[in-house]
Amino acid sequence: MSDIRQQALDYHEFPIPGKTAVCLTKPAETSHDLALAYSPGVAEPVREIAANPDNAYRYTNKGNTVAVITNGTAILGLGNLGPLASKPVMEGKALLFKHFANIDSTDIEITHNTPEEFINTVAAIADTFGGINLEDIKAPECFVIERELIARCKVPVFHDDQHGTAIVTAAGMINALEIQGKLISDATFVCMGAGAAAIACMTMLVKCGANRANIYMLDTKGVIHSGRTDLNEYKALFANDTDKRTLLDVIKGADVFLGLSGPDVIGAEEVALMADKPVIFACSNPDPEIKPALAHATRSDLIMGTGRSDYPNQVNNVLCFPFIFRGALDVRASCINDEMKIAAVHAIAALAKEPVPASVLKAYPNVSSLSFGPEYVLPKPMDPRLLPNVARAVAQAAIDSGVAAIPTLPQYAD
Ligand SMILES: O=C([O-])CC(=O)C(=O)O
Ligand SMILES: [Mg+2]
Repeated sequence: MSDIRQQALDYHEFPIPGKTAVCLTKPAETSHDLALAYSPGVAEPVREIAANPDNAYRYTNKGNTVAVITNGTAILGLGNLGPLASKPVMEGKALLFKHFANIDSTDIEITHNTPEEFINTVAAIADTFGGINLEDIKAPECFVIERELIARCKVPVFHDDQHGTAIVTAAGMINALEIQGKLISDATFVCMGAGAAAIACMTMLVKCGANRANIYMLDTKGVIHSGRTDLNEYKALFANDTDKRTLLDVIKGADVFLGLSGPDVIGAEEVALMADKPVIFACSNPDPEIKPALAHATRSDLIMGTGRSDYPNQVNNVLCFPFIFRGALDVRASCINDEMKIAAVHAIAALAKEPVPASVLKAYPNVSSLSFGPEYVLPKPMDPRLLPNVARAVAQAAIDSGVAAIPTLPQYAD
């Protein structure tokens, strides 16, 4: 572990600090180049955009640029460590946008006092970008922040920790339950955590067929039930009409444990109590709710996923956010709606059932084969087919649902 610590610090420090930089897409060698890039030539696109704002997509980098914006109040599973400390994560998201979907991305860390201040700041700069990816903003403020920004911004606004996580979780869950021979409509879910990702995941699973009465969500005070008077409006959506109160009460016979909380919150005792053929997605980053080795040592009939890249079944929003934005930008969608999100769920889930190309296997030297099954319920982030498959499905859904300004599907190289 200390080895990875030093490697990670060195990776970030050398050869130059940080993970991203700006590169130029036009020549700037001669005085003529400068006359075009800057004064006087630059005045021409200025006039064009002033006359018609859509020309910003034609003459600037707007259409391929996504801002990754945070206040650092819920950094991974590490907590509220402030805007500046979140910068490595936001640069990391920018790296992933660029590497996986060729989207140029800028990280923006905002210091603010009230949610209104944050909303006003983002709304004031939103026109600069083709899309806004909100990241690592704690609940419940993230809900009102996203809602207000969707209403005020002309470009898609997407809170990755809610919807990116929910889309990938739903895709993996649909596949894992299928492998375990269970119907999503019959499955009993225990969701540990009641923050942004938890509420979004369970909302998405309900849209994909889960039965709300079979969902037990827990916060730091235990089971969220209809007798509680301390629930915000978002948690209240998942108040179960039950007399079960504790994790032990609800884990008994549960088909699914979904962890979106913090490290090591369940142990062998809880895992042993789950139904036959359970599914455990322990998604707290970087340290899961239960270590895979412990879960597997406890029973052999489970399917296990985590948020990490160093175990099988990585349930991580990286499988979604680069590609959902690629599809949204390509047809200049005005928002990322439910139709687009559900199209992404099914495109990601379907890809896990396809034979895996050799190029993907090469990126994972420790695995000899990958095929649909308990150790492979989701495609790998390195899978080059994610880009065409997910972006195409999302772009098509945007067109079909009437939110695309460009009504034709781009050519995606398979
Ligand atoms: O960055 C990751 O690995 C996933 C994520 O968004 C988070 O945990 O907040
Ligand atoms: Mg995040």
